[in-house]
Amino acid sequence: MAKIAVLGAGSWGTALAIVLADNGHDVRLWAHRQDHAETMKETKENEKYLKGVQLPENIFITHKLEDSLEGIDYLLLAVPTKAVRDVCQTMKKNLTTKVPIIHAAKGIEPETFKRVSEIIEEELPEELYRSIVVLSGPSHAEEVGLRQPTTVTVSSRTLEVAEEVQEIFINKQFRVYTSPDLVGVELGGSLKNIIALGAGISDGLGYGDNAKAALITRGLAEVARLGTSMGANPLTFSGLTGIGDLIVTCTSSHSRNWRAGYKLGKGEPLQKVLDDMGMVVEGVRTTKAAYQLAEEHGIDMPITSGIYHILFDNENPREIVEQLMTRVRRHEMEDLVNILDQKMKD
Ligand SMILES: NC(=O)C1=CN([C@@H]2O[C@H](COP(=O)(O)OP(=O)(O)OC[C@H]3O[C@@H](n4cnc5c(N)ncnc54)[C@H](OP(=O)(O)O)[C@@H]3O)[C@@H](O)[C@H]2O)C=CC1
Ligand SMILES: O=C(CO)COP(=O)(O)O
Repeated sequence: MAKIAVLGAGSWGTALAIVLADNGHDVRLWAHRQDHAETMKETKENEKYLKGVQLPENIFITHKLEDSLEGIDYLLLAVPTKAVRDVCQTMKKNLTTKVPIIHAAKGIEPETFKRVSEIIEEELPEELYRSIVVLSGPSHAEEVGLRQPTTVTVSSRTLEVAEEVQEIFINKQFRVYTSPDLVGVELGGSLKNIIALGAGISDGLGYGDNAKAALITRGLAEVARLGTSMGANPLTFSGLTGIGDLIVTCTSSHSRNWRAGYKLGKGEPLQKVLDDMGMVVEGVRTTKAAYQLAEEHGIDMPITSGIYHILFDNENPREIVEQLMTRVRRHEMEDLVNILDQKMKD
């Protein structure tokens, strides 16, 4: 059995710590706030982030980073994207063994457009870790905590390490696949949050299932367009970390991105929505990153662009929907038509 540090005691860090503990591993869950760690120890529950789920005995809870990292075989980073740089900086001096770093964050940094594995690479010297692995897929912490059937994908530049990570997580409720497409797996999980905000807005406005299906389908098209231009394999977007995660996030009230969108659709201002949530809504920062990336590279992302204007320019969501519906008419498979046209010319 392995000794595994889980850094970040929010909903996802806690749910994944439970999966690892169920598999018999020695789990060290690190919360950066002492009071949070103490309360979890006392109540044997993470009341703030994963209410109603008892923490197994073999999860050691600490607020001391050095205690969580001592003698570990694997490190799981489960903090929001915004905190990844900070946590890497802090843990640098406490990493004594060279272990795989698994990350489970779903975001892109707005200022640099970096994916989380790139941020880790930038912050940690290569000699401090063995390989970086991303874990992503349709997986709400609330359901994972209740041991409900869930599937995810892990990806790393080294297949062997991805398979090791598959092995430590997999159990009969938590099925883990591997993928060689690190870029696609990271981007699918990050960009779907933008579309989930849109699905929530649409529901908040009172629109129905037709609009939701349109958002998911056309959303996937633009997510794949941007992702492919950033080096992802287009096929990855038809898998768990693409359409799979898009479906679960756009259709579930567990999703913080969907819930934030819903409130925006009901007319609440962004800052109030974020303050009331008390948990991370990754899609807001990722919308900024994707919008800027699309502008820079001339990639057509009308839904992302509309959501950007609702979030940051206070534009009226109903008017944005009208603009989307009255765009210039086009082929559904425009990219495919362009490829076929090109082939005919060749
Ligand atoms: N929840 C889910 O179902 C899933 C989430 N994810 C992804 O996992 C990542 C983490 O999300 P999630 O756990 O849901 O977020 P939550 O909002 O539930 O929790 C975030 C946790 O990170 C802690 N944190 C914030 N800043 C820092 C910091 N600088 N140093 C250390 N800890 C910090 C918070 O502590 P405190 O509040 O005490 O400051 C809190 O415990 C996100 O990228 C999310 O997209 C992926 C799949 C599923
Ligand atoms: O990524 C998730 C499920 O796969 C969680 O989504 P939210 O961050 O919107 O809650």
